[in-house]
Amino acid sequence: MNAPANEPAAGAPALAVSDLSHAFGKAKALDGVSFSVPAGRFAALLGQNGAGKTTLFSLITRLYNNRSGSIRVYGADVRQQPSVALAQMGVVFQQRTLDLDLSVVQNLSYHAALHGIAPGVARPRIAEALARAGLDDKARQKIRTLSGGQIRRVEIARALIHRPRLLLLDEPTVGLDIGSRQDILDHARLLCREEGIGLLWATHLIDEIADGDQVIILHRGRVLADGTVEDVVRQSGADNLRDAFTRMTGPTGPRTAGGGKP
Ligand SMILES: Nc1ncnc2c1ncn2[C@@H]1O[C@H](COP(=O)(O)OP(=O)(O)OP(=O)(O)O)[C@@H](O)[C@H]1O
Repeated sequence: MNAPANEPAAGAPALAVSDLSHAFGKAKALDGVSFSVPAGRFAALLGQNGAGKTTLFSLITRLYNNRSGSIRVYGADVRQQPSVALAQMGVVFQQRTLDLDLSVVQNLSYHAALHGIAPGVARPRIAEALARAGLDDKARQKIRTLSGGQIRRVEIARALIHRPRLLLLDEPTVGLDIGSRQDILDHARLLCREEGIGLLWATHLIDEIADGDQVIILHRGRVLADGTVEDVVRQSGADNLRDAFTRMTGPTGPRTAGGGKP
């Protein structure tokens, strides 16, 4: 059922993807993908390189137009109600997109202005977002003076300025050391727990997924499993998620944080 023109539907999942396919020429990148992420849930989209994770993100965020299936954000279809759906969505893309020569605050203010948020409203929101990200003391620093982990935290803070209730992160820990990766993961899980945000975390690193998380295994454009880690492991008959993933996808994956094979 569609939501009224300007409001997301109450009680609908944060994200509902149904029978979504996408091809580049004759090559199918996504093939009948369906899953949903409830509000307040940390959901990991686990897949090897080329599984289709970025293509899926591009469709959800409308960089690409979905020609088949449907994508709903709190009930709002991204094709039929794009402004309602996009207003609920914050995104951290795989490629960094901050202006390196602007300060942290300038980057966040620019994003707020793009979303039509008045400066008087944006200022306290930015201060709050930076405090939550542990970056208040970096507010006036140029982005290029920050560490990789701090830059990622600024990107997450930026993605939250317009108060979205669905957060999408495409391999956000690429290039970060173990401590920074864990900080970002902890921060993301806190946002789900305390703010009720539904979160989709794309990764090829199995050790970023914890017991209790929802995991969606994407392989060659298809969803091979979707459920809690415990359910997916049990259904596969394996001992742990790493083995379950290998059974489903073959001996080439998954990767560990150090880039090695299991
Ligand atoms: N613009 C494009 N043109 C043609 N083929 C593409 C394009 N983008 C992606 N593909 C192909 O679609 C498939 C899925 O790619 P995608 O980038 O979505 O995977 P991914 O899971 O995000 O991988 P990675 O972890 O390497 O980013 C791959 O076979 C890829 O080569």
